[in-house]
Amino acid sequence: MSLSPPIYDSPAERQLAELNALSRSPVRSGVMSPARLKLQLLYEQSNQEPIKKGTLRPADPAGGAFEKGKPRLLLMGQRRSGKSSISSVVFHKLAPNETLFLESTARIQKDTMSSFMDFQIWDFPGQIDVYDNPSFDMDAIFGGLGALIWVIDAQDDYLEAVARLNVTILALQRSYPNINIEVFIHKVDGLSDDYKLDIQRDITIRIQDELSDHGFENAPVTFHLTSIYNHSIFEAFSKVIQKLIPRLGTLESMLTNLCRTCRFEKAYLFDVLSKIYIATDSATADMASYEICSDYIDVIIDITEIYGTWQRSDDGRKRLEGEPWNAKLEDQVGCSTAESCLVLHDSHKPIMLREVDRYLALVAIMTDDSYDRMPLVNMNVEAVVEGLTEFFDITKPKINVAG
Ligand SMILES: Nc1nc2c(ncn2[C@@H]2O[C@H](COP(=O)(O)OP(=O)(O)OP(=O)(O)O)[C@@H](O)[C@H]2O)c(=O)[nH]1
Repeated sequence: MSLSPPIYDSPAERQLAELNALSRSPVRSGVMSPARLKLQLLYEQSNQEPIKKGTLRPADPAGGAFEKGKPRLLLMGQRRSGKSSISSVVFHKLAPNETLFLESTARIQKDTMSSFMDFQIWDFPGQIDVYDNPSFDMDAIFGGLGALIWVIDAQDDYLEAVARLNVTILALQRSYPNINIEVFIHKVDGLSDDYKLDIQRDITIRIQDELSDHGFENAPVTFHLTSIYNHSIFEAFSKVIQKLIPRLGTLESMLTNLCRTCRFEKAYLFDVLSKIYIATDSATADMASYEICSDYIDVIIDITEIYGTWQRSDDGRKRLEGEPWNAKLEDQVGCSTAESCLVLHDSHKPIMLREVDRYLALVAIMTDDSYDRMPLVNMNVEAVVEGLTEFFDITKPKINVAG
């Protein structure tokens, strides 16, 4: 009897099937599954394409962010616009109101973040204008840059900030056209929704008009409304970081597939330390679901800090492994490092958290009948976690090669 090849209705379905194969097939010494091999080959190809000076690889969604090792993010903008506050709140867990006491940055601050991917954040003092100062080595600053984050204080007069940003964007378009420019219209807390949108519209028009006057259409400029006093800054950073992840579509397909099979409402893959989500499923993301999942991570971290080192007594372990379960404890829990489930009583939506590795956690909002299908849910989550682990096994060494 001969086996006919599987027929897929669409390329997306084929990709999902390959992903499932990727997450199911264990890698034996030197033997790779076809899906894993394909992912590996895609990487080899995109890493071998010749790179012209000043241009970035088109096939790489992160541009040339990985050429020199750790992807780099640059924070620029006027003085007191909030750059150091953003980096302290997102990456150093500083309480937002403590940023009131931050001193003005005098020199370029370089921070390295070790996480699911190692990246650097450079905080530029507001008074430095790189295009005013010929002594700056532009290639050292912008060559291989992941993203330029330009912070504009929405509570201040922003015309000068926009003028400086325009000069920078035009210069970058000429020399480094693929650098993502992320404009954070910042400090929008306390502004009415209408006013926020008015400001965003005004700034967008001013920048786009300037760009089209100089013949640049479709420049990679994105706008975000942010504040350190709510989740918007994490949401914006999530979007920035996602653009740096090679093959993000693969991660999104895995999560979309998981949501479909387990009937989850939403699934996020979080970087636990920063609470940035690095991928989510294809359903529309809303701030409320992100907030609740991100707060849940805080709860788990706090509980782990209190009870994390707790060891079970031999007696307790025997009781849990005996009747009626008759199985070793390790086989009963989905993950030896962390697993948890919380039910929100008002909306009857359980939230599930599953650690992927020491940096990443999968957090999903389930539906209220999910408890009836927990074994199936656990099995699917396990398969996706294996797939994610393999994904990062392949991509991480490529990202950090030159470190
Ligand atoms: N209301 C509000 N204030 C903010 C926000 N982010 C930062 N700030 C305040 O803005 C002030 C300046 O913040 P910094 O982070 O020092 O600004 P900076 O851009 O690093 O300034 P330089 O180092 O001089 O370039 C501080 O008092 C912060 O508390 C925000 O989202 N909302």
